Amino acid sequence: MLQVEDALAAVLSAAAGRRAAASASAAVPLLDALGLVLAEDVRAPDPLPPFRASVKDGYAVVASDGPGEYAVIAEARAGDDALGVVVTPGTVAYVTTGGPIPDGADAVVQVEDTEQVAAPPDGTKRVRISVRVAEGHDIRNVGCDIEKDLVVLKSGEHLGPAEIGLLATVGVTAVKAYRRPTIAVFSTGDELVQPDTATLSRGQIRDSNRAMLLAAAIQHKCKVVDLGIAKDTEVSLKELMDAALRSDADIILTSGGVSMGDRDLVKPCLAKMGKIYFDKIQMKPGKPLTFAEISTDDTARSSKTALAFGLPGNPVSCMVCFNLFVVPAIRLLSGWSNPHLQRVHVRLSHPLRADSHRPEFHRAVIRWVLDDGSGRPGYVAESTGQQASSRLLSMKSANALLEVPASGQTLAAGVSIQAIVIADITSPPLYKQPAATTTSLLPTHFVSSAKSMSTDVSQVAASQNAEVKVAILTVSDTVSSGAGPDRSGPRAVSVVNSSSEKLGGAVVVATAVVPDEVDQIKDVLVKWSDVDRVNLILTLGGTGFTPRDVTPEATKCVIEKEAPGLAFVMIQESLKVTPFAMLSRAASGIRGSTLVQTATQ
Ligand SMILES: Nc1nc2c(c(=O)[nH]1)N[C@H]1C(S)=C(S)[C@@H](COP(=O)(O)OP(=O)(O)OC[C@H]3O[C@@H](n4cnc5c(N)ncnc54)[C@H](O)[C@@H]3O)O[C@H]1N2
Ligand code: MOO
Repeated sequence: MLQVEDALAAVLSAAAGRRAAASASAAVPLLDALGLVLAEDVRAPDPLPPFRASVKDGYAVVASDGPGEYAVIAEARAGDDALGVVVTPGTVAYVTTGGPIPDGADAVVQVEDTEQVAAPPDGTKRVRISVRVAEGHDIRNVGCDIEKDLVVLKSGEHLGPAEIGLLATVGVTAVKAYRRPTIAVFSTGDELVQPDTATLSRGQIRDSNRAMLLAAAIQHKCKVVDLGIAKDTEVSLKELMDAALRSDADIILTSGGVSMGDRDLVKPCLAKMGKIYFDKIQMKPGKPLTFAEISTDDTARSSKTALAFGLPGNPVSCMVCFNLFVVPAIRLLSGWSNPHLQRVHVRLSHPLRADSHRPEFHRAVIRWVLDDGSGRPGYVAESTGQQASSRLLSMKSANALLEVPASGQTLAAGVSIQAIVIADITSPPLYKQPAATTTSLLPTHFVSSAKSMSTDVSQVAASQNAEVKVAILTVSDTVSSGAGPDRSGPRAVSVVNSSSEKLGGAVVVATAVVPDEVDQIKDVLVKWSDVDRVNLILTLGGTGFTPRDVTPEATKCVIEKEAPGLAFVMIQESLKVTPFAMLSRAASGIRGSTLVQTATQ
């Protein structure tokens, strides 16, 4: 009997041979390309920005002029080319964010650093510039975001929303992309009746596999063709196989009729129509999976071939085989360079008995926890219960197949094994709500002076059950000296609170304020990480470019040397960057590996 890896290799090699046929010759309209894989390189025909553009709303100046009062000679707004305007020493031009910098100007001073001057009787506008800026300040030079002729997307890249945005940026409204395969599905079996059959006669069961396989194919964004139910006769099977080939399907899925019964006629049918690569695999469930490549014998039609999977009739075996063999084939035909399913290490939350003969793909729900039993964060797996291959309930909610080698032994709880991911594990169904409500934590946590800089460990302890422990550090000389209020910290807390559920039950367990000093920042970060076992720290402030902006240096040092398991996100003081997006990314980083995120405005 074939091993699973060898069977998968045979499927992938047959699929690779048919891949060229799946790459589209016609270009796909921009939005239809979402989720597809690009089949060509895409270059930028022009630079971005195409002109020198302002980073801020402010005044285009001659940097060497410095502070003083100046005549405003023009207004260059985004979308306005400011053609013909020349800023000479002693004059300035009003500019808006993204607007073109007039000739002659070599820097921008933001409006916050200026003051309107009362208009003189002649009606000319004047402004007082209060700071000196360096040449090039707040100007995006031509091509600084995208150089002309840069390959912005390579053939083989997956097209998500950002990639679609890039295509639009470079003026591409139709792209060559791999098309998704078409999948024809039919069930086989004299015992099968339509799902809408209200009363079952003796020996009848409702056809579940066809609806399940069609749904699975649709979930993988394939076009589907529903061919109904074939009787257990050679004629009926051949008729539907032909119909599948006529439908131009790339993949044909049948279920049932591949085992040892005298009416199991799918294999002989496939053998007559093409080449069978394998018809038995050393695995549980799914042993009788049959895989072939078949062609039409209709001489009136140009030769049409398809990959054919004779999936086992038992619903669980059918679905497990779909995941393990059909999904990688779909991916390969869709242009993916790595079609394999993702694997993660999980710890068993209870003992599990391994089969003596066949490696088993045990259905389970896996979820990320802060302590997987080893004292460290990781995935834990919980079986979906009785694993009979007829019991579709064992597939319900399963997001992973545990790879249990054949040993006949019982694996103890806590043992680490591999799990194949078959559904979304970023928001698994077993997430608990945070144990403590964060609002009650806030007043005692907020401190506004360096002297009282502290974290409230008792509150941390009270929140031990929270899924994601968040701590928020405001880095600011002003706030820590008491010279100004902390506006960012409370905002960050409310963002975490309001997004808690989406962030997997995030709870703010500590806050602190420190001055812009490397050692003080490090001390808090190390304590939060090592003593309080916080998962995510948001640092607010100190990420600019002055010598006092030391937050990146301090956090980098801590992550690399002192708390390598910690996930960080740094957000600038005003929190203007979309804080929720940043938090979600950080939170997903917690569930995977260390994540270092910095954000600039
Ligand atoms: N003598 C042997 N018998 C069996 C062997 C074997 O090695 N020797 N293998 C067993 C294994 S393992 C499996 S898996 C099944 C697979 O059998 P088939 O693929 O031939 O499927 P059927 O016999 O047609 O049906 C099996 C089971 O599943 C039900 N079924 C079938 N189609 C559907 C459908 N569309 N919706 C819902 N349920 C369906 C069917 O009624 C049967 O109960 O063979 C073992 N036997
Ligand atoms: O291999 Mo079967 O698929 O045990 O049910």
